[in-house]
Formats: sequence, structure tokens, C-alpha cells
Amino acid sequence: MSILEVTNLTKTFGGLIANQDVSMNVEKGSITAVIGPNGAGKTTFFNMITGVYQPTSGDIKLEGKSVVGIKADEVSKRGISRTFQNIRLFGEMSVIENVLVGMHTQLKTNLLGIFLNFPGTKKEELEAEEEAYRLLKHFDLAHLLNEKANNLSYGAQRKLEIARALATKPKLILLDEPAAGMNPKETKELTEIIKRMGEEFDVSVLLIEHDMKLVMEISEHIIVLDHGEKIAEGNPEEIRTNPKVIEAYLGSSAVHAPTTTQPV
Ligand SMILES: Nc1ncnc2c1ncn2[C@@H]1O[C@H](COP(=O)(O)OP(=O)(O)OP(=O)(O)O)[C@@H](O)[C@H]1O
Repeated sequence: MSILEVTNLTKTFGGLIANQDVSMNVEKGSITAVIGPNGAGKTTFFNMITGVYQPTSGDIKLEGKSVVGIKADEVSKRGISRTFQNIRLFGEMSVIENVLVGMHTQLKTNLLGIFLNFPGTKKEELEAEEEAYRLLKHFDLAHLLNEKANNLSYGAQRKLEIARALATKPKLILLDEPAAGMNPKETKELTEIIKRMGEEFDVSVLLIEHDMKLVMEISEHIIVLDHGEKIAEGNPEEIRTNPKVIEAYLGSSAVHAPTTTQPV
């Protein structure tokens, strides 16, 4: 069953076609990757799915309901969450506060309720803190919960961003280059975290990533974009051996050295 169905999605900026007629599905519970050279249209594709950009034409359905024409915050409430290429944390806030902010959209009681000490507010706050702690544990950040986000290592900040995106309890999470800037040890740890994430948090994953080792290791399905068009899709083995992909993106050496950790 598909959680996300994208049909004939096109986005133009003036005369520039950033995405052309892209169709793809994300199966519920799966990890799907979008790959392609720089400027292929990957981030534009994510921006349309999350309501940041409206498509020029085409449709995007989450669990069968179109999200086209809906603003980003509403798309997030419907269950699509994301991280960005550039880390966007509240640097002066603590690690746990960053996660709690992510949860805020899901809490039933609002700030007025907390101020007036309405019944149920305290209980909900405690539950939120427990859930935030569970998330931080999953990302091996629980021992840093009171640390300022700015003081974390780069790899830890990236993990915290994902934890915060998960705090909204999304049905689908979009990760835009989660391993960018990470060292090999951090990338390996992240790979394991993403693999376990689906099951532990009941979330489907769609990710953009240049690190081919990570992509090939965790993705069940891969979509390849080039010049805004989908040129291939399939499982890692099919993508690795697809001549169009090799020509457009991977380079012939990648076929013989599929475990490269270098971005291509
Ligand atoms: N807001 C915008 N206005 C005009 N052109 C844009 C805009 N956003 C993206 N583009 C153009 O659309 C094309 C696709 O860009 P996009 O950022 O989606 O590619 P990408 O595959 O994510 O690249 P990278 O891997 O470098 O992040 C590029 O030519 C880019 O310059």
C-alpha cells in the first residue's frame, strides 16, 4: 500500500523546468531514496511534497488525499515532516527543548492551558517529556538533553534535527541529505538509526542523499532524477546496473565499486 502517490509532477521557475512529469510512490513502512546529480530537482521535489512550493501541474496524495494547494504547516499537521540540507535548530535552546518544540503542534492543550493550569495540561506535558526522552534515546542523545543545541557536534545536531522532525509523529518523514558533512563513523551510526526508525516510530522514509553507500544499504526503492526528469527507478541492484543511471550520475566506476563512501 502506498502512503504517498506522486503523479505527473511538474514545477517550472520562469523558463526553467525544475521537475518534469515526475511520478512515483512511497510504500507504507518503506525507505525510499531520491538520487540525482546536483541541480537534478531533488530539493524542489521535496519542497512540493511539503507544501513549500506549489506544483505547476500534477498531484501529490498522502494516504489517498491530495495535499496540493495546502500550506506547509497544514501539510505537516497532516503527517509529512522533514529535515533540511542546512541544519535549522534553535541553537540557544536545549536538546530536549528542541524536541518539545517539534511536539508542540501535536499537543492538544495550548500555552493558555499551561498558563491557567488547566486539568490535563500537566499530564500532557509529562507525557511529551517522556516521549521526547524516548526519541533522544533512539538517537543516542539522551545524555545530552540539557546541552545547548549549538554545543553539539555536527553529527549530533543532524541527529537532533531528525529527532525533532519525528516529534510531530509524522506518517512520512523526508530527510534532505541527512549524512551531509558527517564523518564515516557518524554516517554509519546514522544508517543504523534510519534503518530502525521505520519500525520504532511507525514512519515511512523518503530521503535525498549523495552518499551512495548509505543509499544502497538502506533503500528498498530508489528514484533517479536527472535534469528534472525521472530517468529510472528500482531496487538498489537495478539502479546500480542501470545504464542510464551510470551514464547520468554514478559514473562507470561506481558499478565496480558500489561501496564507495564518497559522494558522487
Ligand atoms: N526558487 C527557485 N527559483 C528559481 N530556480 C530554482 C528555485 N529553486 C530551484 N531552482 C532551480 O531548479 C533546479 C533544480 O534545483 P534543486 O535545488 O531542486 O536541485 P537538487 O537536485 O536538489 O540539487 P542539489 O543536489 O545541488 O541540492 C536548479 O536549476 C535550480 O537552480
